[in-house]
Amino acid sequence: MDVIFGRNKEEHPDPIKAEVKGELPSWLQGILLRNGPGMHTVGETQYNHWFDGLALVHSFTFKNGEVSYRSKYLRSDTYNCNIEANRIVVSEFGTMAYPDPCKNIFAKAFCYLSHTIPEFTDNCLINIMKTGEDFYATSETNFIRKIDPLTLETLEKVDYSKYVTVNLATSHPHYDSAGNILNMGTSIVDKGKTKYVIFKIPSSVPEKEKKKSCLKHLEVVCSIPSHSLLHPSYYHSFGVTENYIIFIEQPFKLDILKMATAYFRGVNWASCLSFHKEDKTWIHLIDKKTKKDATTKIYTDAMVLFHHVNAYEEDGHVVFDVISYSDNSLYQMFYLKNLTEDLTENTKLTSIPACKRFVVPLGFDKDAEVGTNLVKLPSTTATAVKEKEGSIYCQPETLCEGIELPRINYDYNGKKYRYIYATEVQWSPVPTKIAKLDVLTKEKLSWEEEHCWPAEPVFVPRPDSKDEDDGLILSSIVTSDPKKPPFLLILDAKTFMETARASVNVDLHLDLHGIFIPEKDLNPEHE
Ligand SMILES: CC1=C(/C=C/C(C)=C/C=C/C(C)=C/C=O)C(C)(C)CCC1
Ligand SMILES: [Fe+2]
Repeated sequence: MDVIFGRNKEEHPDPIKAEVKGELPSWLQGILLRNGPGMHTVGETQYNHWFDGLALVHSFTFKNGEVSYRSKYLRSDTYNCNIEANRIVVSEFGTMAYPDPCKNIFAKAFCYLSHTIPEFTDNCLINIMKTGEDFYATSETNFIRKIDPLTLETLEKVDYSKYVTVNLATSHPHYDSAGNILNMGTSIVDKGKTKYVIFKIPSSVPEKEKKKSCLKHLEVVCSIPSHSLLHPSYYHSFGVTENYIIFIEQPFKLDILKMATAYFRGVNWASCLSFHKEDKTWIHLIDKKTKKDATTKIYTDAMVLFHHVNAYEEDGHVVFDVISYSDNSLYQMFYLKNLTEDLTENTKLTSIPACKRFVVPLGFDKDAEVGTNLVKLPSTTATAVKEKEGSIYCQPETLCEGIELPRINYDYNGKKYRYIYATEVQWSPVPTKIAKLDVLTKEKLSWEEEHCWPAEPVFVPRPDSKDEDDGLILSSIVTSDPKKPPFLLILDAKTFMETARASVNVDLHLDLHGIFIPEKDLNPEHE
């Protein structure tokens, strides 16, 4: 198992032609660009957690029925400092490291309480974000790194905090149909306040500023005060509908005082995060027009969630689907010491990922009696009960268990939708199947093959498609049998039958997230 999770992967910056079996449709032209950890050992030092690994960006390029593969380590300051020192000198989520005394890029890592927040890593290993014609590797700190989507070369380091006061930001932004970005981040103890800030990055810049980055035109939409100054919630994504932004303030929280002293105490960032199972999970519904949060207090039981699947409005309700857990065992499971020998023994999740549907009424009869279920949608068993002080207590409907890394046809983002594509996981971190869930009928189609570990499935719509599931699913498959080369799997999203596969003889890494860039979106200047 060590081989798959913790072993350093080689980069392949020059394109490698894949061997294609099956027929690739001629309209599939573009790049599947993905990100994830590829190196967990530097010199004699090792990261503790799988989420700490140095970002290895990789791509599958589809051109005229052929597929080629490339990969390249993100040349972040973190990567460069580590490689130069031949040891880990920059702290990551699960590993506290001590800077090389000769180098001072990260020397600020021991700021004092007055500026509580340390200089974070720019090892952007989680996702890829598109702003206008630019592409960035992203993580959850204030840094993102521009990359060239064709050569995978690392370009400038961008500090979100130069444009908006945030110390952290999600790596799951939303895009509207024009490509404008909506994202959110946390501003910690700034001017005596801790808040969640929602911001917009336009998809284009005024003509006269053509060479400038869209980030320069970032605008704050609104902010939501944190329930607690020193314990803001951790969040990995958020939801949007046509008129609302959904932010879940979960009782999985950062402890700012612990973070401020972590460096001196020699403990990692992960130890500054804790799940308060006795607390509530607050549901914030922000009206995009008024930029105000709902006046009613809306909550559900304690839970931990990373991924929102989708959300929409229906007959005066906001419906949102998430993958949630009943504790934070997911983060625990990804410690490399647990991912080595007996994987199934060490990595039993104490809570299984469950796809849950929440429904919140938008307007309701103010005279409704306490105890009334305010959800009037016949299609769901989710409830929202009016309570004594006028607050609303929500209980979800479970749509399905054992799925993670959800994706949808993005044309349906924020709209009523029917299909979720995801990896299937049971009680261990190893995904063994790709699933398609019909949220209407709860029927599930799946793809699996012996020794195959699929990555997050990405949906690519067929041009001019009418049906939501008319398109292809792309998923890179790592194999646990050394005799079987890894491949990119292409499934017909409707039937879940294999359309083609493109095998590459490389040591493919397990990754996290990515995007498909249709050829028309690739800047011709890059070509
Ligand atoms: C370095 C660092 C962080 C990194 C978090 C990471 C890297 C999270 C990855 C999460 C994933 C991949 C979840 C998948 O579902 C924090 C905690 C934001 C804050 C402190 C500094
Ligand atoms: Fe994620």
